[in-house]
Amino acid sequence: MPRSFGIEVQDLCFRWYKGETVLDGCSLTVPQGEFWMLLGTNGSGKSTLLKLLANLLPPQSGSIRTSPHIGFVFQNPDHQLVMPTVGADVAFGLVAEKLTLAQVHRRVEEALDAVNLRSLIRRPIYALSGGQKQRVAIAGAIARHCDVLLLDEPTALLDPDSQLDLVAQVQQLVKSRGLTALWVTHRLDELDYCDGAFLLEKGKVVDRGDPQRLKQRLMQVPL
Ligand SMILES: Nc1ncnc2c1ncn2[C@@H]1O[C@H](COP(=O)(O)OP(=O)(O)OP(=O)(O)O)[C@@H](O)[C@H]1O
Repeated sequence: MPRSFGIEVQDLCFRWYKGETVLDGCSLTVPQGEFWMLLGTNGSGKSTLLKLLANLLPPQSGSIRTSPHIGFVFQNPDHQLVMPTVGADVAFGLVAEKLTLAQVHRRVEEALDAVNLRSLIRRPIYALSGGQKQRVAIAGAIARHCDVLLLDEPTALLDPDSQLDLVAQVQQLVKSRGLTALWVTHRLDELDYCDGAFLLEKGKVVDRGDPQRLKQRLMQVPL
């Protein structure tokens, strides 16, 4: 399957109906096959930008060029896992594709292999850890053959060990499967795993590039 999409955003503007301007000429590019992070103060527009990228909100102006096959991972996995077991949840995302049962099984097993959860295929969702739930959400996107992953503070509810396991796993998936990923975070140690980072302030990208340089900048002047 061709994987030719990164993320290109040009001069994006968005404001809530009768509300404040959230994105104000926001531009950024995530090259195809790379893992970038998005940082910024509370309310700077990070989640809103992800929702625009996922086509969940329409911009007032500006342009977005990315894959139509986007996987979205929320901060709280309990807001997106809807079926009783791991396998059923990953399969649920394939309903619209009208696949045969055998094709669904293959896709689910392959996606769970990718996140090292195949052995838990029959496990009830309630019996998973927070990090395992996030990996089920990512497996859902892999099963649907998404080529772009948007992750909105996916480690916010995880303990430090699971946090670093998850970010390392996404880094490995991006590289091994040629995915493109944009990950929102407030945690500077996660910057060790990405190819590049953006800093958003008042709806504009005010810095971008080398994650270690941004890490140093933000250690001196925390968000
Ligand atoms: N549904 C909504 N209706 C109106 N305003 C909203 C809505 N959702 C968010 N906002 C406002 O849009 C602005 C940007 O919010 P957004 O959630 O994108 O920020 P953020 O950078 O992701 O913040 P955080 O780091 O706290 O998650 C905030 O002022 C917020 O109050």
